[in-house]
Amino acid sequence: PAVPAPDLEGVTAALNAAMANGAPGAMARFTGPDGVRTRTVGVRDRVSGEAMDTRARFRIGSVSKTFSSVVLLQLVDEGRLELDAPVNRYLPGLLPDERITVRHLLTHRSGLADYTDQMFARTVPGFEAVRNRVFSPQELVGLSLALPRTTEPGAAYKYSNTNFVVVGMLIEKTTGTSLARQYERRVIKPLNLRHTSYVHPETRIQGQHVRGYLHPDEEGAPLVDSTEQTVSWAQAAGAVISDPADLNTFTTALMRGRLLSPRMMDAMTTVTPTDAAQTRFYGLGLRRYDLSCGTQVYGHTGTVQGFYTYAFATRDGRRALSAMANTSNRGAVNTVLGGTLEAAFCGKPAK
Ligand SMILES: C[C@@H](NC(=O)[C@@H](C)NC(=O)CCCC[C@H](NC(=O)C[NH3+])C(=O)[O-])C(=O)O
Repeated sequence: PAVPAPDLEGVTAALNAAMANGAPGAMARFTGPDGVRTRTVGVRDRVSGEAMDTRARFRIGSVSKTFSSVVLLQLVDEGRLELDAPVNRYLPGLLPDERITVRHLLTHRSGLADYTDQMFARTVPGFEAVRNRVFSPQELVGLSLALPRTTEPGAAYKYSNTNFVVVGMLIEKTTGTSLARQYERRVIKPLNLRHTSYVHPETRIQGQHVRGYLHPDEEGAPLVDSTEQTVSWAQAAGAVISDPADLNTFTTALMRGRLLSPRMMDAMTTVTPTDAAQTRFYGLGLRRYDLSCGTQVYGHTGTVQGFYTYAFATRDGRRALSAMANTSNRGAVNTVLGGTLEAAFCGKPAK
């Protein structure tokens, strides 16, 4: 069936709105039946003035969660661990509640508190305190377990980075190798994602990249260049680096069934609502957005100091959009950047 052409003026308007709300720059890449369309606004580097460039890499934040979920679900497909088994069967003694299962982690229904709420309660001091730190995943889980659980296991959706730190531990324990190696072997190499990497705890972004700028909490305070950091506070929950082309390759390949069995794709895309309006949903390490034109898109959003990211595709994998603005701690920027989804997937609003 014919699909609406992307509204590229609408995409550009959303990117300009991101700048108007405080992003030094923004960009989007749409892949569809009529080929690739890219749009860029502003700068990727405020000092050099170099223009935003869709060939530049950046930190994708929680879009990493979908990479981690794919790796874990491949291990489930291979029978090496079970979705409804207790996490403690594979990581004995890690969690204080045997009822928390692998599936609870992937659906944010474990009840494990998110340590980043406290870690980044004060945005810049919190960031400066950890930007060069290297944490073990056990340390991060320890930070979470020092806080009260947020729900009984399975009872409710409550987003928490802790869940995917544990997913990373499950991947390393089950395979006996590093997370980086598993991303490489199971996703990056097979899809030839040449600008995607997991280099934790290296702080630099290799190759041509976007510099990210963090808004302090104090109105009017100067932006903080947050480009170099270990992202050790996030690891499997947020430390992957990629670029717009690789993200579209990843989401379309995922939706076309190139990474997981049909059975596992069904499990991954079985969602529950996360908002009252019931337009936002979460499956297994995967978000679903139901757009105004009825199109449902699957993928993930990302927020890491200096970078907001959206990476989504249609269920048939025929259309994909990735968008990024190089700032953070500015909710309005994140919201308007999300406007690229409606423009790209729903096209020009009917006259
Ligand atoms: C929400 C998003 N989650 C992620 O991408 C994960 C990796 N990021 C976070 O949990 C945000 C950490 C604080 C960011 C900081 N905020 C503060 O410091 C607030 N005081 C910032 O905005 O840079 C997602 O799933 O879409």
